Amino acid sequence: MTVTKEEILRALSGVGLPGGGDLVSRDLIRALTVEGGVVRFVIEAESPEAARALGPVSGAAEAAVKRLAGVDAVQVVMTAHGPAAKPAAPPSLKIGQHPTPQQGGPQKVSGVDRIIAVASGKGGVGKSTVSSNLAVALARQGRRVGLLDADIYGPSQPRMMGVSKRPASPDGKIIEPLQAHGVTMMSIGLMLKEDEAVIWRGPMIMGALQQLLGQVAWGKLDVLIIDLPPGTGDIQLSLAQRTQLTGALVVSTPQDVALLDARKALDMFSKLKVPVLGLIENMSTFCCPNCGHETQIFGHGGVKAEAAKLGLPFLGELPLALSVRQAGDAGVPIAATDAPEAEAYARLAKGLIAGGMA
Ligand SMILES: Nc1ncnc2c1ncn2[C@@H]1O[C@H](COP(=O)(O)OP(=O)(O)OP(=O)(O)O)[C@@H](O)[C@H]1O
Repeated sequence: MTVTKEEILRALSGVGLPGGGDLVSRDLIRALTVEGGVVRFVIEAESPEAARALGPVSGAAEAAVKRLAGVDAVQVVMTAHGPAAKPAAPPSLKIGQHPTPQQGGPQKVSGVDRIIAVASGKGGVGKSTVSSNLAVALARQGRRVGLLDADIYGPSQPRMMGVSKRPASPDGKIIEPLQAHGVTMMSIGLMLKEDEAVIWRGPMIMGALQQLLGQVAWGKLDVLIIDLPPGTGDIQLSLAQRTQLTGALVVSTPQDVALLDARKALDMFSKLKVPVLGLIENMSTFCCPNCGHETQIFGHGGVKAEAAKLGLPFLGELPLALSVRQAGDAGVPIAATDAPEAEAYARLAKGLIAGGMA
């Protein structure tokens, strides 16, 4: 049996790095070759100092690959200078086109068992933070997870998941997704020049979404999480009409104004006949990193009460924590770490798996 490059990369993505991330999510593997049972690759550090700091990682990488069936020998070279990163072939595929007509009602995405849309009535309530952390938490619990950043006007998943590489499309038809923290991911932000989408009109946006669902090689997934733009616009409408969704998660802060907006999102899903899997309260309680004192900055419990009123499941409270914001900005979602704040996301993931939703 010959080992595949995908199996090797999967094993290498389990090798953590000092400072967070892993060999694959931080894009350090170069020149990976397999000849019979012999695997060779280069770990390319950013500088000679970084290469020294990665010394123990080289041994761990070798051991991780050696454990794979079909591997007889592993040769790892650590370099700080090269070979230079081969830029991914720029996709000749043009993203953003008029959607093609579709026969019948909402359709499945090939190979994907469930699709969960993460929505919010207004911006800034933490929808992207919840999407990335939930995706990583589900992957840590053994699910095959995809994350599609469909927030066309403010794609934040590349930053939150720590990826910046432009995905390749060698044949101009299929887009190869990226891997980060055990999650297969794709963001509209990785395919566009800055500000390109801002001028798009409805049909272009719908075409782009259709391409991201249908032309990305998602592979076999237990669940695909879609990070939607805030509000109730073209993307939400197009997604619900064209794609079979398992359901939507609606994120809100406990504040009245956010809840009012959340109600608009809930109304929209009800009209579109998309089941709402539940409501999530983000920025629920602030825990001071210095003294541990808990403060309810935006109030507390409002989303749970609203869910009860509407007869919808309440899926949990996520704390407002400096570490959550810092982790998101650093490209290593808090759910990928062993910090106490990861717990709430692990619980959310566990609940969705137990309910057959992920
Ligand atoms: N629980 C939290 N604790 C601390 N900071 C948070 C939390 N949730 C979100 N944030 C921070 O708040 C900001 C907005 O979050 P995020 O981008 O996830 O919101 P959004 O609803 O997706 O916004 P957008 O309208 O841009 O789509 C980010 O800087 C994020 O790091």
